Amino acid sequence: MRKPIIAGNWKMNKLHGEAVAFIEEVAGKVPNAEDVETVVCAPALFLKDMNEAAASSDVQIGAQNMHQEDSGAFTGEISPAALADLNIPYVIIGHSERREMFNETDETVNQKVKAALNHGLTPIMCCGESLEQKENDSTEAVVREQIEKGFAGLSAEDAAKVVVAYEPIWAIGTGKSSTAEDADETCGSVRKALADQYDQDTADKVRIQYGGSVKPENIETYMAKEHIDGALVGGASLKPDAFLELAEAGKK
Ligand SMILES: O=C(CO)COP(=O)(O)O
Repeated sequence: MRKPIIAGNWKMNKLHGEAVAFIEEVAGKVPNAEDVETVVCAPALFLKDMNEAAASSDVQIGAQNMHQEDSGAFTGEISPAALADLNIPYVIIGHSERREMFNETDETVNQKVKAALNHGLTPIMCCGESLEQKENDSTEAVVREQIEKGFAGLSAEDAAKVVVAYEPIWAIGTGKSSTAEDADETCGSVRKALADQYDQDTADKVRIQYGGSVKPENIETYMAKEHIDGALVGGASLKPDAFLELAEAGKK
């Protein structure tokens, strides 16, 4: 049985005080981590204080990106070692906004996934097709290639630790969510790609989230699906009440 995981991706929103106050507000209210994992992925500047506010509660903290190297001349970047040093458990890797706006490729995503695992961080590796690719009926091929390249060189043991977030680009921040049926079909394709790359047992261990205009009103339709183990939520994760509703609905 895969444990559901609901993660908020705040993107470039909130100020430090708001971020810490959010965690203080939800810390005692999120569901038991035995039933569903809840994660808030926030701007790097806030992570240390948010992690302290989350200590001994069931909410966990994640970064939204990191560099693949441990240290070096990479102005403005944050290392996996620095995140691990702060005991940050999760990191989003290869979000479509980073692929589109910050030149991330399947190769850098692969290096970052490996670096995260080497430092004991759990990567939430994003994949998903553009509107044009969807209209060309190439969703499955696009996602398969992202998975194959993103997981290249990972052992089965490491692969099983990765969380995959399937986020169709056309559904992000647009209010146009994928139907639960389509999302499940593509999450099933992700699992099939992993079964082909590894084996069914490994593929069955990987948790796959759907992301793209998920909100309290529609999350249950996704969670009811076979291959969907959680959600990666942008806009609707910014308010404590909505986040708590999403977390509750995450219990399968
Ligand atoms: O990009 C997303 C999460 O990573 C999805 O964002 P929205 O939930 O705002 O569509």
